[in-house]
Amino acid sequence: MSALLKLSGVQTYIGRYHILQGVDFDVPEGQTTMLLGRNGAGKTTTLRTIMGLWQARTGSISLAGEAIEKLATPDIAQRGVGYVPESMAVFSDLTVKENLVLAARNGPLDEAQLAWIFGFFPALKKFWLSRAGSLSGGQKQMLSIARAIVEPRKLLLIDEPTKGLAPAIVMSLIECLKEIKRRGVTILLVEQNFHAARELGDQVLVMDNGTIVHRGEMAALAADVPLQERLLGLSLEAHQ
Ligand SMILES: Nc1ncnc2c1ncn2[C@@H]1O[C@H](COP(=O)(O)OP(=O)(O)OP(=O)(O)O)[C@@H](O)[C@H]1O
Repeated sequence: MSALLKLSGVQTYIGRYHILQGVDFDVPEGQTTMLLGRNGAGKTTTLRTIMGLWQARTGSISLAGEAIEKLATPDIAQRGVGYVPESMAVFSDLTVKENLVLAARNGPLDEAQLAWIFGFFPALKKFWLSRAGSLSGGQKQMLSIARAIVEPRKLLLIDEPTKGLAPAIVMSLIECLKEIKRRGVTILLVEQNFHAARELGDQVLVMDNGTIVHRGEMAALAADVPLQERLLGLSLEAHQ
């Protein structure tokens, strides 16, 4: 399967801190790749570097074979990359509708875009004219993802979408993300919830200390408890 996204030797500094210390990986087209790792491993910095929010000092990043490491965020978005940051990207004082309209580059949403969004997130239809600030945490997360896919996307980068959500909401979010993948969107997903990672991931990358220390099939890592313990410090409770 061909790589939609490819990082080679990516090094990122934040101020004087050397955070990404040579990151190499491929994200295969049409699959969901999980980016796992302990706190502070460099997962968010990796997504932000792909989006051009931090500039890689060395190394290359390519999307469908085209170098993007020197592009600014809007240019990367224009090439079909959506980004859902860890702090949900919604405007609390605006309605659900206004949040989505603002996210659409080409003016008002047409019927096809509305059908596409409601197909994933039917709850948003019910709250269409409600202020985003009045939504629950799970509904806000869905709106945040909906904003990222309101335009057609090849690749979606999502940072810890299940963080702080109740188990039932996590389940429905997992179903939404599976549906997004079924519709042909490639996903790179940072996740701390191993259950969600196991449900969603085709491939897995594990980071530690600013580099990739493991890459492989998610199913293989899910079946190897000692490896999870070693790479992620997961205890048996994570599997219950
Ligand atoms: N703005 C910043 N200024 C200085 N250091 C930063 C900044 N942002 C991140 N870092 C540092 O970079 C390292 C990697 O952080 P990053 O947020 O990428 O890790 P992470 O794997 O996403 O962690 P978590 O799972 O806790 O979100 C950490 O040591 C962090 O303290």
